[in-house]
Amino acid sequence: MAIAFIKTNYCYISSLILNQSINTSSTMAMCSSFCPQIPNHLRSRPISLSPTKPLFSVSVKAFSSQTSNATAKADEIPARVGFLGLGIMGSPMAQNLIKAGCDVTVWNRTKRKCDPLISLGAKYKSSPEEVAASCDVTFAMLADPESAVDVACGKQGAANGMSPGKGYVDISTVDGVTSKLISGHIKAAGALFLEAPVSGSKKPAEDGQLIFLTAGDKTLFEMSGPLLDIMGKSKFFLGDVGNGAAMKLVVNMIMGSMMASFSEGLLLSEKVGLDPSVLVEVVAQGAISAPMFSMKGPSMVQSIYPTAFPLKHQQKDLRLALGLAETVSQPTPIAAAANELYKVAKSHGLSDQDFSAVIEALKIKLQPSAKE
Ligand SMILES: NC(=O)C1=CN([C@@H]2O[C@H](COP(=O)(O)OP(=O)(O)OC[C@H]3O[C@@H](n4cnc5c(N)ncnc54)[C@H](OP(=O)(O)O)[C@@H]3O)[C@@H](O)[C@H]2O)C=CC1
Ligand SMILES: O=CC(=O)O
Repeated sequence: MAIAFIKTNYCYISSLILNQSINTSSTMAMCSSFCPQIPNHLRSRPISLSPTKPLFSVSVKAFSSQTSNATAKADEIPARVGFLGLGIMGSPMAQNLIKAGCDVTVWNRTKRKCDPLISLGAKYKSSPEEVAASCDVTFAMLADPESAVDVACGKQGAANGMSPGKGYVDISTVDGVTSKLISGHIKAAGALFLEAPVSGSKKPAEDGQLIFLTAGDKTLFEMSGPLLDIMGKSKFFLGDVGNGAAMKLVVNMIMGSMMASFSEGLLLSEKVGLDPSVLVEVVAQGAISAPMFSMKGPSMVQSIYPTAFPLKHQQKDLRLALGLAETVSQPTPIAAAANELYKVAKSHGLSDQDFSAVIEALKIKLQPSAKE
């Protein structure tokens, strides 16, 4: 039996949900009659229940475990949601918002990537500025610092469409300096800013299981909480802008080094006559087991790298993490070595492969020197 508590500005409902096959429409009807603040689009649209994501878990997580003394504003679910950047991550994240009944407006540099979302019910605007102007909260999921700045602060950028009462949530993985720059532009327009990079790749994005590493305006964290809960399984509020970016870069610095080290192990095992598939199994059962090794190991053994996290982004994150370490004189020799390996992989045309393709950089025969 699951118990869902739904809170809006003026009312709480506790609804006993006896099993996963709850009658969605009757529960929504009950909520609608007690809770006039539930936006119309959330009342009227059918919302599918998944075994891992009960319908009201959003409200439970957002309002009971994470919210303390939030302002009244924080209890409102933003009615109109913008989404900028529909790549590997942005597309499934926006899709989950649409499927949950949100009123979503999308934009992407390459317009055709908007089409599948438009057919699911999303609206389309032809610039980040127009999306921001027509939405309460706008999310951005862009490749790197340059594109994140361009989309937020450039000509027809989102900042031009911002005004008091609106919020901008940047989910892209960037460095703290970039995040602060974007924050400055958004706040100059009187709007709120939250950085919210995510840990978790393509599959967690599809499954709504991302981990949000947020920092910035607490009010926007509270306001956007129900939306973050649709797209993710947990969210951390880490304080001032820059802390979310830093946390993400530290996590991905560790991840990039782990993958490089795993690659060396796979190749060494093979060279000494062991079966690398058995190594994957052994690793999975011991103290160094990691979902990443179990998921990617079998395909790495077959030299197949279906892209979930592009190698070019992993190298970007290592580069930014090394820059962060530099600011505090923290030695990071392992990450520095890993970064070099990803650079080699990039120079051999592997940028758009999954980052597990870094193993290929270790297979490249070095040019014999003139003496040999
Ligand atoms: N993939 C993953 O597993 C994860 C990725 N991340 C991070 O999330 C972000 C997005 O990653 P992901 O979705 O994988 O990346 P993709 O490369 O698939 O998508 C990048 C997005 O950025 C857009 N973009 C790139 N350059 C520009 C530009 N100059 N102007 C406007 N838009 C631009 C692309 O538009 P277009 O379609 O036109 O190219 C696309 O929408 C990155 O910062 C990445 O590090 C974080 C966690 C996991
Ligand atoms: O940034 C990548 C991830 O898997 O997290």
